[in-house]
Amino acid sequence: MAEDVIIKVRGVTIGFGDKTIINGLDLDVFRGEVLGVVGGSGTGKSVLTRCIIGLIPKRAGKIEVFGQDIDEATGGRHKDLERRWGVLFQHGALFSSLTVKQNIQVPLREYLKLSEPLMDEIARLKIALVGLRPDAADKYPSELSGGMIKRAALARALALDPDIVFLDEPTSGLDPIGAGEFDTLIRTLRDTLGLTVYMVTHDLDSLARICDRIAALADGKVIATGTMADMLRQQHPWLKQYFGGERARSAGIG
Ligand SMILES: Nc1ncnc2c1ncn2[C@@H]1O[C@H](COP(=O)(O)OP(=O)(O)OP(=O)(O)O)[C@@H](O)[C@H]1O
Repeated sequence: MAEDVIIKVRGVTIGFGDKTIINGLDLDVFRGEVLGVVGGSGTGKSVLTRCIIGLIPKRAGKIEVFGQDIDEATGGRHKDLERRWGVLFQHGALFSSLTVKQNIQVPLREYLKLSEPLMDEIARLKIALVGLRPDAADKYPSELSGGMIKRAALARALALDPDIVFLDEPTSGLDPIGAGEFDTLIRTLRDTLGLTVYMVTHDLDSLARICDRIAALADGKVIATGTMADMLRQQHPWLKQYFGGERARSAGIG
């Protein structure tokens, strides 16, 4: 059966000043998959993610999300697209002056007009969905552990019931147990909500544990896509080093 492509990136080039970071990159994201995006530090994983969600411009190429060319989706149509994705930025990035409940309600206030009791009910549901205790609702980010911050940020990313979530290094800064629990949560949400997950990660355990497919970035392009087994067969030096190194062996890969 043909895969349903919900993000289609073709020939995309992104740069800053005289530096080209992404250079003619192609990538497909399939509905319902957990896609792991890997690459060395500074290869442009975050830049590409931000470009897909319209936060930074591209110099060339085309990006379609849910069949819509993002350059043609201006104004209200872009807002409609934005409602269909949730984003968990690196380091969680909650608003420190807002409680967890208020953080989750930020996208609700931005995109919908709902009564306060309904917004409270949605926040309560999202808090439960990500495995936080109900009393987390009124806590500020400074009162939360790293793992709780990630969960709260995920709850905010899920506020609008998105089709796809973009996660930028969701397990960075978590201890191995916390990272494992977060991976399980992501997988469970994918299975129960039918989410598509686009996850930038350096975490080999996460890649092995929950990703259906991996896309590897190097030299401004996607140099390989496929399963972990496909990655292990690749001959590109970075891939050989990354997936065949000591850390990979200790993660039980290779
Ligand atoms: N707004 C910007 N202006 C200028 N250069 C930028 C900007 N944003 C990112 N860059 C540069 O683009 C390159 C890619 O950055 P990016 O954050 O996407 O890397 P990454 O692959 O996500 O790295 P890491 O794995 O370390 O998070 C880096 O050299 C970075 O300095």
